[in-house]
Amino acid sequence: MAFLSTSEAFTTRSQHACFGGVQGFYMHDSSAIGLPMRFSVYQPPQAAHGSVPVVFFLAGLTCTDETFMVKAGAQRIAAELGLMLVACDTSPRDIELPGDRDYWDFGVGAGFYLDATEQPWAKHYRMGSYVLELRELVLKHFSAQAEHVGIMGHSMGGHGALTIGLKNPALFQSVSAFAPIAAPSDCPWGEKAFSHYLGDDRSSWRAYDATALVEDGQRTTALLVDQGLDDQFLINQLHPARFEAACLAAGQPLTLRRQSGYDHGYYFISSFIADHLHHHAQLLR
Ligand SMILES: N[C@@H](CCC(=O)N[C@@H](CS)C(=O)NCC(=O)O)C(=O)O
Repeated sequence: MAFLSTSEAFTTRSQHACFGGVQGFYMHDSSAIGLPMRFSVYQPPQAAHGSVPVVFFLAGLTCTDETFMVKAGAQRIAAELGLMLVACDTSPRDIELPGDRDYWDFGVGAGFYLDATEQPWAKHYRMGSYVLELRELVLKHFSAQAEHVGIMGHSMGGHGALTIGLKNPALFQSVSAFAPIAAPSDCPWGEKAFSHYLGDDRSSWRAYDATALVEDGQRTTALLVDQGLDDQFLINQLHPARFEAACLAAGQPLTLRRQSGYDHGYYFISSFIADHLHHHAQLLR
């Protein structure tokens, strides 16, 4: 492997040759979180010869920095397109807070890509700032192009990708999502997370709600969203039609594809990951 990554900024957990590139798993001390955090990077073969565009993936509830790299089948296409892929964890893990392991949809594995303001979460549950910190780290220590950065995600991570993308169009030039929690202020997952992390004042939730952000004037590049129609969470949790209506009313370009027969899991993601990576490669070119 010609371009193993080592740096004082992070420690290497493991690196593996993969489609001519390198799949790596790393750990670093995060200043945003105040704890060690794990992340993973796929470097395509082209990164051995110069810097390449990079796409961040934010995973969903119960996932880790490894889930996407193991299950989505993204590396073969990323190697063809010359895209670097980065995945972060879904919450802090190196601390125990009261109640942080009582539910699979709140606390550990469920950081919701926001900066908590309520106790006991406010000190470490700062995944919104963390994504931007990891972006900086990757741009500094890997062969990635600062002006060609995309963001995508699944479910809770789709919510993260849409909200972070909408709020930071200068930092992320391409955005897409699989089955995003598209109106979290109005679904059980979002209401549980936001009331605990952000408090009861719903006006503070709008900064972390993709539909509300579009209603409030945030804009980004043309969006691609895929949604499986046999998704077990579609009716109660995801609300893509509300996001679609907000984008239509606001003139925010969105391609929302309703995929017949697909559920919420990684077989859905692996079926359409090529389309998403092509979407990013086209916008980042
Ligand atoms: N643990 C939950 C499911 C959680 C879940 O579906 N998580 C999604 C993200 S929201 C996921 O991608 N899980 C990991 C996987 O499918 O490998 C359950 O038992 O119903």
